[in-house]
Amino acid sequence: MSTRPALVLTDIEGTTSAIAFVKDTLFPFAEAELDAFLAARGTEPEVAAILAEVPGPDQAATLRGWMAADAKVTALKSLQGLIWAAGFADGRLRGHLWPDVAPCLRAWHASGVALAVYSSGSVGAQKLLFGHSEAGDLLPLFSGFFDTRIGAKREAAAYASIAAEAGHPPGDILFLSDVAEELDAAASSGLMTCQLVRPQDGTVACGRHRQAADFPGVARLFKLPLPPVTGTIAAG
Ligand SMILES: CSCCC(=O)C(=O)COP(=O)(O)O
Ligand SMILES: [Mg+2]
Repeated sequence: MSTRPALVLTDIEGTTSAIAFVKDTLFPFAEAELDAFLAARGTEPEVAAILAEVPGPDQAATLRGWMAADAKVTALKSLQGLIWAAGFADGRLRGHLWPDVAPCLRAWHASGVALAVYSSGSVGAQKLLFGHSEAGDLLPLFSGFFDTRIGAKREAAAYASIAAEAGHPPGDILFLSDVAEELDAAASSGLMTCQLVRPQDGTVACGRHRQAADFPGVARLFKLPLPPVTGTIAAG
């Protein structure tokens, strides 16, 4: 039987949000806006610092190559976050969340469980998605945001660093992800793990970790509260 975590650390793509939203909405948005963004803002210090990490005589081509390969390169992820910012600000983008996610996050936060995000998406992008989500502004629920600047998601050391920075023993942290290799790495550092196997995303259960089809399923496995039942009671 699992113990109740003090901190729930969640992945985004395939865990809180549809893989299709990231691949078919967010990534094409950044690709379409890339040239105009570089022309307009390429010399700004923040953007220039990111571009200094992008090799090649044709940096736009390098970035497009990384995009096509879905490479989890920190420079690309930082740039995508900056490009998405305009779309989230003017309403062209809104952060997708599976409908079961926000009610559980609210219930867990209300019960005193700390919440944090660990995604390949930049911290800036994570805040955009949860701040402009389909369920409203969820940023106040989270006490930590981590991206690949702390380490790659398939390396155990990243999870040890997150635990140290978050101030919780690894054994008190539950990591949620759809990707088996990320869960393997987290378990190697002593975190509790649960694979989100969402049929809508076509995720395949790896069999090496506890698994749930949604966040209420996670709650049942790890003694976390379930959200209050809403709806009307039919008159008798
Ligand atoms: C707004 S977060 C964008 C997600 C993203 O860029 C990505 O690569 C997804 O990675 P994850 O680690 O969340 O699976
Ligand atoms: Mg994922």
